[in-house]
Amino acid sequence: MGKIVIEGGAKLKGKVEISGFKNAAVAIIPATLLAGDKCIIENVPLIKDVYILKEIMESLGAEVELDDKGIMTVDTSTVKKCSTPYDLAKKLRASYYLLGAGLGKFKEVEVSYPGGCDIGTRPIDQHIKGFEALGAKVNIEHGLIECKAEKLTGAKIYLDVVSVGATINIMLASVLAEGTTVIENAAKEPHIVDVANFLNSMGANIRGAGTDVIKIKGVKELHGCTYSVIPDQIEAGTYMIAAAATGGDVIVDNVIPTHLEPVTAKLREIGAEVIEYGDSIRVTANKELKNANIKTLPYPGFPTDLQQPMTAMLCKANGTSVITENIFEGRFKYVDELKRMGAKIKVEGRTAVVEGVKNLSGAKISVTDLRAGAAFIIAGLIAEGITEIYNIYHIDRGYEKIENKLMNLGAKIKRIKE
Ligand SMILES: CC(=O)N[C@H]1[C@@H](OP(=O)(O)OP(=O)(O)OC[C@H]2O[C@@H](n3ccc(=O)[nH]c3=O)[C@H](O)[C@@H]2O)O[C@H](CO)[C@@H](O)[C@@H]1O
Ligand SMILES: C=C(OP(=O)(O)O)C(=O)O
Repeated sequence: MGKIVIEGGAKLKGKVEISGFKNAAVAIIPATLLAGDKCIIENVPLIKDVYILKEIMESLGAEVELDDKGIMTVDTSTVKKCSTPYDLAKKLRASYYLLGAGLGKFKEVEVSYPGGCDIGTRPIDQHIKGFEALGAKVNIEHGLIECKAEKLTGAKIYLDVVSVGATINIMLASVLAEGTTVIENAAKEPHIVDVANFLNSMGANIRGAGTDVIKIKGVKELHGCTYSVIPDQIEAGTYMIAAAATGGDVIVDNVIPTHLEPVTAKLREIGAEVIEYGDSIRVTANKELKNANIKTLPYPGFPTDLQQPMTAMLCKANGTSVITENIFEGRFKYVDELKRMGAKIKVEGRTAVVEGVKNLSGAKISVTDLRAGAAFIIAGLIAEGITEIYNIYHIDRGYEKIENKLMNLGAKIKRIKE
């Protein structure tokens, strides 16, 4: 699997191109099942989660091609049923989108319990509540989730918690249902809007995505389309934080600045300069960074996925920061590894108190989940000496060519294959 080795101290400078959004692409790829036709998806990130989904789609009988520019062609006209094996489904959380897409298309679906980052419990009760409201029977046995329906009928579904996964899964299950489905207390994340736009490009009738009430008028059938995935706001945020943390000057290119407003606001608060252009953002930091308090919240709040990179940066800021994780109770597991580098962090329940230190020192550390990996890379970039990062498959799940992009910005980073 190899390791990533970083010699800390370089200030990042230059321009970095952001890839397509992982968390949108991993829903859009399963959504192609609904078309039963050929879809061309552009700006697909070249990451492990996408490669696994390609394998899953092929195992279902789809014809899938992915080129090195991120153009994926998926022909699902050859798929007759949706049954996903354990060994593939367990590799990523997003395999649960096959439930919504498979149920919507075939009225019958079977998917092994999904995997994904170990950041606390990741229940799917709201997804199931939605499927049942549409008329499906859901059976969970021996780690297998099975959903079946004679017929799917539109319904009004109020989500008890704001869930990105449940909002998307209910959209997928209801686009071909009879009548209108209304999702209330829906999540508003940019990936919800992207998936809705993709489904509408296939002929669906979804209105209100991006607000907390989404209306889906069922249509008889969908068709293939060409669609381009939005830029990855979390990858962009990671490079923005890395730029500020290293005292650098970086243009983060191919982004939608409004998606990054919570990050931009925090970076300005801690003393970085952030300038927004049409589709790029420049982050400059040339003075000592200040402490900040962060509370993760559903969009447009501060994203949970950037809590870990932000915490890594605040380890060296001047003063004490308080980080509150409101989405995933287990998203502080990585903190112990940061402590090995000299970070002063105290975790109590959902809160981490980070006391800024003068320096972090390079160490051997092991990645616990995807964004912890990004946090460790940032810690390695600002630490004195050499940091060796192990268990890097987590990073490859969600960041395209991360060491190349950082190297181009002047980081002393390399991947050593073992
Ligand atoms: C709101 C939020 O920030 N969602 C993030 C979450 O999406 P993801 O889709 O993984 O998680 P959800 O948005 O579904 O979960 C949000 C919250 O709702 C709870 N929950 C969820 C579903 C359910 O059926 N029952 C239930 O109780 C979860 O435990 C969590 O506390 O992780 C993704 C990957 O890190 C991020 O891209 C999303 O932005
Ligand atoms: C936790 C994440 O990924 P996943 O939900 O796919 O595990 C993430 O994108 O930060």
